Amino acid sequence: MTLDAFCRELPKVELHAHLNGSLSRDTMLELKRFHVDIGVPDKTNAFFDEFQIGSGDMRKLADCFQVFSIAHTLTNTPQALEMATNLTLQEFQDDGCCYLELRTTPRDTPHMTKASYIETVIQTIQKSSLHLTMIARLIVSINRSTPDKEVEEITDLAINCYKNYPDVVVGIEVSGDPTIGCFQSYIPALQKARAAGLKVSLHCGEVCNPQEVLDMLNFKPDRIGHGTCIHPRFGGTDETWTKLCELKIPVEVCLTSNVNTKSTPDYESHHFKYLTESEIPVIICTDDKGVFSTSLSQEYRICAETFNLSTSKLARLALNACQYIFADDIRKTLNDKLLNFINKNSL
Ligand SMILES: CNc1ncnc2c1ncn2[C@@H]1O[C@H](COP(=O)(O)O)[C@@H](O)[C@H]1O
Ligand SMILES: [Zn+2]
Repeated sequence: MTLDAFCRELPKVELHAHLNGSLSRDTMLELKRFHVDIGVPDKTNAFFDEFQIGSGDMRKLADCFQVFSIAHTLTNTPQALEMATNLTLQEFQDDGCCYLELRTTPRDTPHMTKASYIETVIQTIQKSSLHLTMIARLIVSINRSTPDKEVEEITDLAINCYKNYPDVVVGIEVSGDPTIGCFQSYIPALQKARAAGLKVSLHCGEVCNPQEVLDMLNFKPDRIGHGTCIHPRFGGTDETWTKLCELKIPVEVCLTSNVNTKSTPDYESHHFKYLTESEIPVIICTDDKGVFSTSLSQEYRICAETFNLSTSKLARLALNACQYIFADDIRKTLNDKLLNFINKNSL
């Protein structure tokens, strides 16, 4: 079996995927057709080339945040959002994903409130269990450019949804342009969410900001995203790195995202190797598979090729990821699934 085929066949766990960044070319075309059908003016000509920054002309992280508005124009009605969620779930399953924690930022549109936005995604995930074998859960995102008052509103919404749909909503996370906002201001909201039972993930160290990295690590999130600028070689300090090594907070590693946004110079020098050498748990994830034209199986393959990992090691990465999922009730099922695969293939 080729490495490519192995990576697709391996049952994988995706823990860091933003809904609107995950829309594939096919999904966007489908949504575009749907928008024309329902008479929404099509302002997204050439939308796709703009959206996908994966190949050729790579841009910086700062440019990346502008492209999400393209996806947002295509998911601004409940019907389109449902379609986008359904198609994206199906794509993750088709790529061999057996468990997905999808994340998205509730937003008001001319056709939806934040509450109806999040209800739509939740109900679509709930219904997906009828036709998908992949298990999906939801993490509610807070965007760093959200005003303080709305941060409170989104947190309360997340807590409410967690109470009403404990079978779907599992966590809360902070993402968005890391140069905007200040982590300290989100702490009261995150503490409230954590006290209510939600797990917390933070985009941490996507840009160089050692004080914020320390504040985030001291909050002891259940997982962090990226963790790029924590090692001194990438703009962290001895203190930030020592702290992460002490706490061993699992890191959602997004190789292609980091390389394409130039947060990391190239795959070879990615901090994946520093994390694994220091026995910090890593989970291979996609971040925005649409924007970066990637897939979870492709991220596993790139990881294997770059760091010379055997198929047995790859399978163990997928197995370890089960330990860090937010849905405690699913862990054993997933673990057994991965162990079965490992035994069946004598890995
Ligand atoms: C590339 N690295 C990244 N760093 C930080 N935040 C990111 C991100 N990629 C995506 N997002 C966050 O996800 C939103 C889009 O999905 P949703 O509308 O929530 O489904 C973006 O607006 C941004 O807030
Ligand atoms: Zn992200």
